[in-house]
Amino acid sequence: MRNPRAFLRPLAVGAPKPSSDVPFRPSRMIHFFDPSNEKMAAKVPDIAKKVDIILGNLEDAVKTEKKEAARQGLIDIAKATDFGDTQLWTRVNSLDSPWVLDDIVTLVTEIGDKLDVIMVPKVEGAQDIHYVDRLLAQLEARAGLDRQILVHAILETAEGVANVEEIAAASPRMQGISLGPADLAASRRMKTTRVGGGHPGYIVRQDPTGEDLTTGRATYQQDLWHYTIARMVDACAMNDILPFYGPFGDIKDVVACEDQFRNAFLLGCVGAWSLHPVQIDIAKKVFSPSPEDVAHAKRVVEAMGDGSGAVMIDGKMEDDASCKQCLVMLDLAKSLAERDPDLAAAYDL
Ligand SMILES: CC(C)(COP(=O)(O)OP(=O)(O)OC[C@H]1O[C@@H](n2cnc3c(N)ncnc32)[C@H](O)[C@@H]1OP(=O)(O)O)[C@@H](O)C(=O)NCCC(=O)NCCSC(=O)C[C@H](O)C(=O)O
Ligand SMILES: [Mg+2]
Repeated sequence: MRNPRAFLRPLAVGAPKPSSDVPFRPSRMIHFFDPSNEKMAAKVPDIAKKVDIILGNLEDAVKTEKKEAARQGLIDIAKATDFGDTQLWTRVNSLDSPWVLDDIVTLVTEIGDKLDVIMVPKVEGAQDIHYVDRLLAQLEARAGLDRQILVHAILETAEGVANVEEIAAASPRMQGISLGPADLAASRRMKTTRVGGGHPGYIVRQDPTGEDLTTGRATYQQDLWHYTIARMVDACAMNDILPFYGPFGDIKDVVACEDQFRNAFLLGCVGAWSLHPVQIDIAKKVFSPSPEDVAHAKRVVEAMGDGSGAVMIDGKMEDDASCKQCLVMLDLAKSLAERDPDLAAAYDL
C-alpha cells in the first residue's frame, strides 16, 4: 500500500506535481469519434464547438487494420485544431492489447500538451491505474509537460465493479469513471445483446387480484444498470471524482436514450457518451438542470439564510439537507452558465 503522505508526490523525476482536486469542468457529453474515419474526422472542428468533451477513440469500434491510422489521425487532428474550452480526450486500447503501449507513448509524446484525459478501458483494479499512472509520469517528464494528464476508467468487467472503490481512489490522477454496459454485460454473462439501455424482459409484475394469474397484471420494466451506476456514483463521490453513464447504442431511439441519460443524471452522473451527433443535444438537455429547478434551488437557498433551521416553501419543508441539494444544483448551473450563454440567460443567476 502507498504511503498516504506520498500520494501527491510526482511518480517520476521531472513530472508535473499531481493536483489535490479534480477541477470540475462542464462534462455533459463525451463525444466519441473514430479518427481513422475521414468523414467523422472532418466534422471534428465543428463538433468540438458544440460539445464539452471530444474523444478520439482508438479502442472498440475501430477496426484492427485501422488502429495505427486512428492513432495517427488523432495526432493530426489535435495538432491542427484549436479546441478552445472543449476538453480533448482519447480512449486508448485495453491494457492487455498489442497497441496500448504505443498508444500512450506516442500520444503523450506528440500531443500530451493538448490531451486533458486518457480513458482506460476494462480497468479491473487499482493495479491497472498504478501502471498507467507511473507510465504517464515518466512520459510527461520526458515531454517536459507542465500539467498532468488525468485518467478516466471504464467500469466494464465484473472484477472492475467489485473493485470500484479502490479504482476510484487509486491515484490523484483519477478524473472519473464511466459505465461500459456492453462489455460489462458480456463479462457478467448477462443475457442481453444491447449496448446499454433497458430490456423488455427485465420486469416486475403486479400481484394477481384473484385466481387468474395471466390477465390484468401490469408489468413495469426495470433498469438493468441501476445497481452499478449507484455503486459507481458512491465510489466517485467519496473520492471527489466524476461519474458518467456510458453509451446508448440504439441511436434511433432518442426517447429511451433521453430516459437512460436522465436516470443517470438524477442518480448523480455528470454526463454520458454521445456516439452519434444526434445524441449531443440529448445529453446537453438532460445534464443541464432545468431553469425551473435552478429557480427553485435559488429560492430555497435564499430563504434558508445560513442554512440552519427549517422553512416552508410551496407547502414543502426545506431544511439543511434540502438546502445542500439545492447548492449542488446551483453550483452545477453556475459552472454550465459560464460556458453556455443560453443557459446563463435562462438561469439568470
Ligand atoms: C453508430 C455509427 C456507426 C453510425 O454511423 P453512420 O451509419 O455513418 O450514421 P449516419 O449515416 O446517421 O451519420 C450521419 C453523418 O454523421 C457522421 N457521424 C456519425 N457518427 C459520428 C460521430 N460519432 N462523430 C462525428 N460524425 C459522425 C457520419 O459520418 C455521417 O456523415 P456524412 O455522411 O458526411 O453526413 C457511428 O455514429 C459511429 O461509429 N459512432 C461511434 C461509435 C463508437 O465510438 N463506439 C464505441 C463507443 S461504445 C463502446 O465502446 C461500448 C462500451 O465500451 C461498452 O463496453 O459499453
Ligand atoms: Mg467496452
